[in-house]
Amino acid sequence: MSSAQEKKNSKFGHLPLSTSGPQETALTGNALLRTPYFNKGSAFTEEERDTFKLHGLLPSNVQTLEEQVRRAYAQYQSRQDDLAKNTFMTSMKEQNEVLYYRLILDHLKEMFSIIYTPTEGDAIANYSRLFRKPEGCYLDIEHMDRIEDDIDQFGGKDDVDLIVVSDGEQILGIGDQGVGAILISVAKLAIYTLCAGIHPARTLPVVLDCGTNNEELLNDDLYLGLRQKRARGERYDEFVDKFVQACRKRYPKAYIHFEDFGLNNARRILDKYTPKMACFNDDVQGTGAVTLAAIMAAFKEAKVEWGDARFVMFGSGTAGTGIADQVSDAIAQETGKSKEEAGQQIWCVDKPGLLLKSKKDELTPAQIPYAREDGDWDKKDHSDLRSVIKEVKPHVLIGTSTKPGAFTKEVVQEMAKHVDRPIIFPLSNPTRLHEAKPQDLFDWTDGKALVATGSPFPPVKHNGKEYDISPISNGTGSGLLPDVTDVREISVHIAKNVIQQAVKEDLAQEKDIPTDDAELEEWIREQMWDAKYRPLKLVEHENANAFARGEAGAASHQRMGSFNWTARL
Ligand SMILES: NC(=O)c1ccc[n+]([C@@H]2O[C@H](COP(=O)([O-])OP(=O)(O)OC[C@H]3O[C@@H](n4cnc5c(N)ncnc54)[C@H](O)[C@@H]3O)[C@@H](O)[C@H]2O)c1
Ligand SMILES: O=C(O)C[C@H](O)C(=O)O
Ligand SMILES: [Mn+2]
Repeated sequence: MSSAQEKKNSKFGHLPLSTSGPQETALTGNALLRTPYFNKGSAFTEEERDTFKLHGLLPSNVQTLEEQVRRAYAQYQSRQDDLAKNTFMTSMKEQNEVLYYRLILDHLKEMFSIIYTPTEGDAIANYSRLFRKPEGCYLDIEHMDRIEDDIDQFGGKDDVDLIVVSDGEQILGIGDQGVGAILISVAKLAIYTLCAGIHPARTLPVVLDCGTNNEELLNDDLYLGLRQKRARGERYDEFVDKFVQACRKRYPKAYIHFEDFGLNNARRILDKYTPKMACFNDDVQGTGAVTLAAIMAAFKEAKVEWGDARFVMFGSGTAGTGIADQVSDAIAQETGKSKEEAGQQIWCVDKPGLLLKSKKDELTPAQIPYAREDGDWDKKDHSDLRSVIKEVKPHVLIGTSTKPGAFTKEVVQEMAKHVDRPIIFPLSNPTRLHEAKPQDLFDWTDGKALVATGSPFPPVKHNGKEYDISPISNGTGSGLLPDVTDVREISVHIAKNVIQQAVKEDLAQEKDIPTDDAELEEWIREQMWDAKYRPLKLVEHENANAFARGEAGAASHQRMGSFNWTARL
């Protein structure tokens, strides 16, 4: 969209990410139908069928988006199992992006677990078997020197706002999935579009294929990634750095989201790049932020004060220490304690039991601040979770261990002996790896537990009543967290607060940001991409014919014809 177009369509004048107004394309006929960002299928109007030479390529009846959603939903429902539904949705996305997002937005609660955890985990584990069409950017460590060229196909320097990248080493709780990790980047970006209105054609999913240590994949003839052991050390760091520098050069405004890196790399990479650029690790920071929000909600219900609260983290890896850091920040902020003092309210447990200072050499840098003095535990058993719970008497127990069933009846009832409302969050994904099932937590505590989970669970029943369980993952929620159906308005609210804080700290890069609350909200809403058809405008281009035949340089890529791409033509 040209900036003149943006101006005309926005009451606020120039908006950098305006999503309103006609979309320009040079594509016609089959090339247009095969471009998911523009394709409207049976919803192309008569005028568009004239302009874009679509007569003869479509049945004559013109349908509405609502009618298309009805048909697509019936097709979706007819799929036998969750993985088949996930595959159906993937092919829907390859055909018609607006319809894909509209269908999900209209059935958000039902479809979240299909397009995301837990079913997306199965799709990733079966990536090389289910593969039909590539999506996103595949970079491999054997070809580091062409990274810049490889990522150059996705638009001009102002065309990409958000990059999600994974090296596939710790996908959800299912470990090393090699090149299949591209699907976690794709799924996270779909969540950004659904929940926050991030423009789908301004995002870039990436996998960094560094090999895999997953023997099953290495022995699978159909495996699509590099068939070699994972690279480590300097070579790995060089690969990540080349990728980051290439992104900075080609898409200087893009924000990089790191996802599902392994324990020894996730925090290290985040710490390395945070001072230099806009980046984020979801497992460290996203998990920390959403878990903290659920803890705040639970504290209100349980009437726990920050100054007295005690926390046990079970599984102190990337997510566990990420949560611990945000919790200690919150304690420090609420009580005026130093961060070190605040950390004393958190007990971290991992495979060998409670983290102790004497084992410093075996701890990760992120675990060290939480290691306890050995002397304090000389006479107390700290080798298993139940013993630690007995001594610490925590208000909050969080599981990010990937150890299913670790929160046993004994552990939970020990906790319930010491606090009125045990706050228990089994967060390990996918569902089968959860440390406990919500229904058990209710049954074992006579309905007193306050529960949030990593993947969605059905409501639990207690004394004839039903209680929703909050899934703690990006943007989803009910029970302790707001309902997922309200997620876009919540995003507006969060964006408003972030913008206002940026303005206060003199960090805002945009000028003319509305100062009035309601105007600012409207300004944000206007920039959120919504799943609706926009008018299409044919633009002339000398390469249009070659483009339509798939001969133009970038046309080999599936993102061809997105509004970014045509803007480059
Ligand atoms: N719900 C969410 O929002 C969310 C977000 C991020 C991660 N997670 C889940 O958390 C889990 C961990 O992810 P991660 O990225 O932190 O992985 P990670 O590998 O970085 O950390 C896992 C930690 O658990 C420890 N652990 C393994 N087995 C254990 C056992 N038997 N007892 C105690 N500790 C044990 C490991 O030593 C490691 O320190 C995954 O299942 C992931 O899906 C959930
Ligand atoms: O945050 C989530 O929704 C999932 C998480 O990133 C995970 O790795 O399990
Ligand atoms: Mn993750």
